[in-house]
Amino acid sequence: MTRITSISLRRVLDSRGNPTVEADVLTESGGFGRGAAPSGASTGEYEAIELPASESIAKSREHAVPRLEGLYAGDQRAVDNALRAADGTDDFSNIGANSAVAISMAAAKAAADVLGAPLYQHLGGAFRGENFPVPLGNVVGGGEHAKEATHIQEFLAAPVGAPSVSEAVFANAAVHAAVADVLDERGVPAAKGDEGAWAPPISDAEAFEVVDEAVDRVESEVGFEIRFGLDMAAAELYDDDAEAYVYGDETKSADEQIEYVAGLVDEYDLAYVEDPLDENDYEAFAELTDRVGDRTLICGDDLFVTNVERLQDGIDAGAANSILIKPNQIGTLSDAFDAVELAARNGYETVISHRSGETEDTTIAHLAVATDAGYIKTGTVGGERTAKLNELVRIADDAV
Ligand SMILES: C=C(OP(=O)(O)O)C(=O)O
Ligand SMILES: [Mg+2]
Repeated sequence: MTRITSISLRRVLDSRGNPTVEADVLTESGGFGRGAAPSGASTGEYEAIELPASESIAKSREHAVPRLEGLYAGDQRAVDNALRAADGTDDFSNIGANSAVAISMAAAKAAADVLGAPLYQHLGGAFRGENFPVPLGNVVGGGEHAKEATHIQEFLAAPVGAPSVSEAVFANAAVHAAVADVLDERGVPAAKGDEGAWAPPISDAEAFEVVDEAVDRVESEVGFEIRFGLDMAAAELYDDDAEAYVYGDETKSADEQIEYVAGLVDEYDLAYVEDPLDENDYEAFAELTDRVGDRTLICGDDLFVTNVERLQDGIDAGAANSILIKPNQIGTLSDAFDAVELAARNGYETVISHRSGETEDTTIAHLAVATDAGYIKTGTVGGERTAKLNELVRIADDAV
């Protein structure tokens, strides 16, 4: 293992055109790693804090970089502990989780470079690389990712029967194209939202019909099972004062929301439902999981924020059966691994995820293979999304 000799930080563009942090890590033997922080729009209340990129960079240069130089790049825990010590808070509000995660990922890549191993193997060990996650592909979206579109944030194709990750990735792209055809046949114009999903000005009810139809068409073309799922991002729909979920002019109580989602799971045979309820309502999550958790994944994103304490609370309450893992929600790869391990020990499925604001960084593709995750959510089309999907295809082809 070689020591870190320098860390450079800079502002680069994310996919929304906002500044984000990119980190380069160099080691004494010439190992090089680069990582870039993504950025959320429908962020959970309990996420680690993202600072403005310039501020995060300035603070990290002052407090974190001097602690990190001289550490072994491959000792990920030491690197991530140093980031935490440099920050001194629980939520990275001092140096910013954006710089922290960029440095954490860059150090891992520098270590992999020194070893001459693919990143997934450095992170996951010699026996990883046989199993691949099912990609959940966002094909219709609204909420915080596209105004004037659906209330539900994401409708996600789930090619659960695909014989290979490559066929799964292409199936999702085909569903995305089929959605465009179905919308066109209905005379609905559609722009794209932040993640490249179609963002049509239609009701949620019509979006279910459109996605169902598109999935059916592609399923019969490819000959393997494709289902679909949702990210309801319900914390964004929940109005604390009204104590209700707000869908335009309509509202639903927590009980009505549970009833609604349980009905959708059965009507559309949903494979996956993320954040169906507010991020503070473990009890309602538990009730829904009790009702439908035997036939679909109930996944906590804003609920758990990749945080082992919140996940442990959820496990104790029976609140879900899967967790979304977003490294920038918690700030380091070590913390993200801890959440994956706690989930796995308790029979929770793991879903490694992008953010709505992304870069060309491909770390999450490697993280999904390294952790043997069942699923990855990283969009369907658009360069910052296909960067990860194509990396999965390359990993499967032994071409990384
Ligand atoms: C990817 C998501 O959106 P964001 O990055 O805006 O939180 C999500 O909610 O799962
Ligand atoms: Mg989500």
